[in-house]
Amino acid sequence: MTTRVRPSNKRCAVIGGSGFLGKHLVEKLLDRGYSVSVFDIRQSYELPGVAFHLGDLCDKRALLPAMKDVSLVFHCASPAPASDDRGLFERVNIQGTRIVIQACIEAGVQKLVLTSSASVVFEGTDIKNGREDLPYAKKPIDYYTETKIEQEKLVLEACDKEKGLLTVAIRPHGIFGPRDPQLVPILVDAARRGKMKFIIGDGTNLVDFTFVENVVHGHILAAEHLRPDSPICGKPYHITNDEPVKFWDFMSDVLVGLGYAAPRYHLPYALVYGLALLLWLLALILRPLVSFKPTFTPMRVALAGTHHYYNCERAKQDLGYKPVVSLKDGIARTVQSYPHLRQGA
Ligand SMILES: NC(=O)C1=CN([C@@H]2O[C@H](COP(=O)(O)OP(=O)(O)OC[C@H]3O[C@@H](n4cnc5c(N)ncnc54)[C@H](OP(=O)(O)O)[C@@H]3O)[C@@H](O)[C@H]2O)C=CC1
Ligand SMILES: CC(C)=CCC[C@@H](C)[C@H]1CC[C@H]2C3=C(CC[C@]12C)[C@@]1(C)CCC(=O)C[C@@H]1CC3
Repeated sequence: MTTRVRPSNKRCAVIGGSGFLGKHLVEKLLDRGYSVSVFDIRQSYELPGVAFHLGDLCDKRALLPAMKDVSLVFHCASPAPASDDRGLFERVNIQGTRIVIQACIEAGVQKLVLTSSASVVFEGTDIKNGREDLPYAKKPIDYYTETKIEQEKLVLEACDKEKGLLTVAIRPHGIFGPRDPQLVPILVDAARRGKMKFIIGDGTNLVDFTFVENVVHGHILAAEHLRPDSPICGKPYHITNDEPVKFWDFMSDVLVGLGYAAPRYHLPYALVYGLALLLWLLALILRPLVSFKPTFTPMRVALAGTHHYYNCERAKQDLGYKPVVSLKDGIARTVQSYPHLRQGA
């Protein structure tokens, strides 16, 4: 007879735990007394109390050992949005998430917390104080977002009290903080190439940028509130800094903090969007002959020139969420953490 070990509710697995958000989440979970299995395609660090399992999440046999005796799984793995590889996004975010759900059921996991994205409702036009009940985007801005929508639906539909798997999705927006490999490095690269002189539009568009520790806090609150009788089962939750900021003020604060000049000259939004569209088409047509990746993609111009900020009242009410780090402190800590990206370094 085999005796099934009842998973301890302080044992969890983080799929994507080697990544930017994943590692911050792992560090906080350890602080809170959890023991953690990390499942990722790569190992980016070593920490006492963390067991690494390496593999592709599309491979259930590789995943299952990471879920052994685990009651709670965080799924925060995804290919980077910049890869723009439709096949890869579909394989990892859609088929892979189906496999993650099957593995959770087989391994007897009780709770699955997905890192989704607030962009699942964004179509490239203004969203002001958007709530979770906005419909999913019919025309998502890129393949990454298209597959994040399907991924979120799969995870929320898998919530089944009878089967014993409870699920919830966290929708962060514009995550930034120490060790982020995207936002600050892309910005500094653009500044070093002299491309950060211009403000797209009138510069008043408000956006959410969310400090990584607030996103981690939202995930852990969701996991700890996920019980069969709680209202959060099968629902998505916006997690933001709750301080929408002008996109260009945020960019300027980071640039000036790192010793670069803030953008000053305005360009009309429609003109830049049109140029970005032309460049994108040109890159598509010339792809068989030359490969180039424009800095100004239509998607980036839309992100830089429209309002996109979200209401996180539902997380406050159901999870007791409140940001733990203000935007000002988050920016200061982020800037300090990138000495190698400073002007002149
Ligand atoms: N950063 C942001 O602003 C936002 C992020 N999100 C979501 O948050 C989550 C975490 O994002 P972030 O930390 O920025 O991303 P990262 O790329 O830093 O982390 C993702 C991790 O998952 C790994 N991974 C990718 N594919 C697989 C696979 N097939 N099997 C196993 N592991 C895999 C990555 O490895 P490798 O690096 O080798 O690909 C990486 O270690 C993602 O789901 C993302 O969609 C949502 C909103 C905003
Ligand atoms: C809130 C949110 C979804 C943030 C996402 C982060 C990235 C999409 C941005 C990080 C750096 C940004 C950036 C631009 C667009 C959006 C980002 C990639 C530009 C390309 C916009 C046009 C410019 O003038 C240069 C910018 C460089 C930085």
